[in-house]
Amino acid sequence: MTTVIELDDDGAPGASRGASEDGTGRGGGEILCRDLVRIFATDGVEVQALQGLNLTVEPGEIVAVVGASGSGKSTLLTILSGLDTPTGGTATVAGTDLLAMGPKERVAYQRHTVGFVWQQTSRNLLPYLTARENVLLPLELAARSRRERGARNRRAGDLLDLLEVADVAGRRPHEMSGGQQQRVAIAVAMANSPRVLLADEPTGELDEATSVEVLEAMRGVNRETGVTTLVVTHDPAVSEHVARTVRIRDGRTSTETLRRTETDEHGRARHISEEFAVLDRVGRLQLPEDFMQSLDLRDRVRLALEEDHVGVWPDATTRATETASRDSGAPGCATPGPGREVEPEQPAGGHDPAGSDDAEGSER
Ligand SMILES: Nc1ncnc2c1ncn2[C@@H]1O[C@H](COP(=O)(O)OP(=O)(O)OP(=O)(O)O)[C@@H](O)[C@H]1O
Repeated sequence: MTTVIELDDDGAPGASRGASEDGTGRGGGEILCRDLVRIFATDGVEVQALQGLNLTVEPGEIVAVVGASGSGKSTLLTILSGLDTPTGGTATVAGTDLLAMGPKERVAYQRHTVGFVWQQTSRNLLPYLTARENVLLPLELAARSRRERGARNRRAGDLLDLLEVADVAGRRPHEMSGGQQQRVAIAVAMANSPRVLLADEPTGELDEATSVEVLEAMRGVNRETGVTTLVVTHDPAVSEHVARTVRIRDGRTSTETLRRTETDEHGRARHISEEFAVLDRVGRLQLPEDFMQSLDLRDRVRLALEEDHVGVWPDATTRATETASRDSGAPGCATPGPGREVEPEQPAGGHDPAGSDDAEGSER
């Protein structure tokens, strides 16, 4: 794995699309979150679900959002879908400021600007309507579109074709497989041609093979229509199939993985995967957990600014104190004096991006 910590300024070394644009507010992303905070207060206890999250998704991009349970993924999606309001920060989707929406704008936003697919099929489709009727419903509710009945029928038919579920157009949800239901759900979400498609664990109730099919259907819709797509998932089969995966940790974006395919000199396709740490506007970043574990990085680390990189080392003074305390049984008795020189150990991450043969990325 190659890791490059990107700087936050325009034109900074190593800047590229992705992590570097987070938190800067530049780039005019279709989804733009800056310092997003969401605090829940229940029974006098406050939970900070989002703690200054920065995210930029460009028009037409498809991005997977991953993270441990409780990291804030669903909170983010609920805010982006207009169902919840953040406590602080800014969130703009397709030019709509989500903190400034009134009730009418909120309804219009949910009807026309964003489409959603939820994990539970029961939340996506009405059980007493057929697949075709489910797709027709948002078209009929959207007063603004005022399509003729014929045009609405054609639109529903085209979407069911695009999602390859035209053969189940006349069936109700309980007469379809889980994968078919989710593909119809994508057709419903796309009915009013939203600019942004949001999906929360859309493959959570499906087996692996069906998950890949549903993801492929989403990628197909993204390619055909250019709809900006954000998919929250636990499923590595989903996140590894998109060009960009954003990881959320403790309510903040921590790392991003960018994937691309290159053809080598022998005409063979190589899959390149690069992981980036996300640096926010004030210079905070989260080191990947496996880096911290492998070098036992905790509490504090030593930093060194080099010509073209920053080195991070375990704090040898803390380790020396701990070892001496353990050996003598007296806490802190062997603390080295201030300014004591400590030989740096191996740099965190174990590599120097600029000097590495693999600076371009790692092959999967
Ligand atoms: N309505 C709420 N009231 C109080 N706390 C909440 C509420 N919604 C979410 N939280 C808390 O906010 C944090 C983030 O929750 P969230 O559901 O966004 O996580 P997640 O990453 O989607 O988790 P999972 O993968 O398990 O769905 C958790 O600690 C959760 O308990």
